[in-house]
Amino acid sequence: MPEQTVYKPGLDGVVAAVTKLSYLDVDAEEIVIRGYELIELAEKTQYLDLVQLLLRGELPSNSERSSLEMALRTEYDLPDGFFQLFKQLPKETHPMDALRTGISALAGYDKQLEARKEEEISQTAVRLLAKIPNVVANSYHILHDEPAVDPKQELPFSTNFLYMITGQMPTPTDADFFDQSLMMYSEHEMPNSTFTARVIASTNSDLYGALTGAAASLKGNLHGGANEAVMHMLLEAKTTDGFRHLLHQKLKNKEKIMGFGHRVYMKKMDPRATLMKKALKCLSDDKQRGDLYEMCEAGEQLMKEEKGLYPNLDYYAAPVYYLLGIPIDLYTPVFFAARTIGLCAHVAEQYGNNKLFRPRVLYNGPRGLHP
Ligand SMILES: CC(=O)SCCNC(=O)CCNC(=O)[C@H](O)C(C)(C)COP(=O)(O)OP(=O)(O)OC[C@H]1O[C@@H](n2cnc3c(N)ncnc32)[C@H](O)[C@@H]1OP(=O)(O)O
Ligand SMILES: O=C([O-])CC(=O)C(=O)O
Repeated sequence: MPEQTVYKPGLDGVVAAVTKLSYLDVDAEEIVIRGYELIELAEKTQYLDLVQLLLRGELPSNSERSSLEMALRTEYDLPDGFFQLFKQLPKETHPMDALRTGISALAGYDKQLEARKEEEISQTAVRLLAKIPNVVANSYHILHDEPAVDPKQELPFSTNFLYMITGQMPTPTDADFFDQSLMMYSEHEMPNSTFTARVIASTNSDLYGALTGAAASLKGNLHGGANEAVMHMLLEAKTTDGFRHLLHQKLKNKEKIMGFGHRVYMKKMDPRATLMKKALKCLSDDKQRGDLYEMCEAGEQLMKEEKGLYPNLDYYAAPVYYLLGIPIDLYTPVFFAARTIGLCAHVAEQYGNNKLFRPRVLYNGPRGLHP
């Protein structure tokens, strides 16, 4: 290998792409999405505005938003007989694996599978964005021997998604906080799953393959799987004192505490976690679950004092999803559904300016052996 070769374990700090999509400016505490700041977007706009921004490069006018909403509604349904796939899976299948399988299976139905141009990828992205919530909600229902919940065309996108998950019509407040959580999860520069999708796309493979790989990446508890792990921890602890005790125990055993730390934010609070903390405060007041908010705050405080670590988005999204009545096994699939738009935008960008990813190694095995 040439002498100037740099090896960074985990590609820590390595730049892997040039992008117009998003950037984490840690010093300014800003998550930049095509020039806008994510938290401000979440306070002033809705998930579908962000979808249009990522997909088309600009925030939509009212008529563009309506057109997008219509385009999504006509694509909510899954192909005839699609649920058979989930009926054949073992009941123990994690919904994230069912989702990964579902995305892969949808490829066979897409007439534009070979599309690589931006406009065609945008159309495929709309189809995926519309269908993935249906896959998430109904793979779960089928695996749990529950009746499937048909999408309601007349509902706004995120209200319909939450409705399909719970089978209950969400209150406007719940629907708003769910929409905001989808915005928080929509796009985040170059996490492992986005890198995975870009690596797959760089071989000229299709969007479904890129997203299938990204789903496998996102499942891991060092990434998207952490939101489920956080909720299990909170439920195991039961009370604020119990949570403090559990965290102390885990730290003593040198375990990683799910929902804390981040490769890019490192020792700063994830701005998305701050917004979800506010959402949790409102929801816990609304649902008389101040105890849950208190537990989370105590955990945040303890981790700051003991480890100098701060919450990432998953830490506060988990209790928000709990209060919205979302089954814990669906927290990571919901994260993926929200991230679908970011992933599609990255894949489109990769196709538009492609260079095959093919790094090298520092070989430290033996040489000169003979059979
Ligand atoms: C929306 C998302 O996907 S955000 C990520 C969600 N993932 C989690 O919440 C899982 C828990 N967090 C972690 O495991 C890590 O913070 C990661 C994987 C997110 C980032 O990790 P990296 O940048 O690779 O840092 P790394 O894991 O090497 O940690 C650096 C140091 O901080 C410690 N540390 C980091 N996160 C944690 C944590 N959550 N709990 C305890 N210690 C931690 C490590 O033990 C390590 O300490 P050491 O140097 O004494 O060995
Ligand atoms: O950026 C990361 O590495 C992980 C993350 O927070 C995300 O994907 O939202």
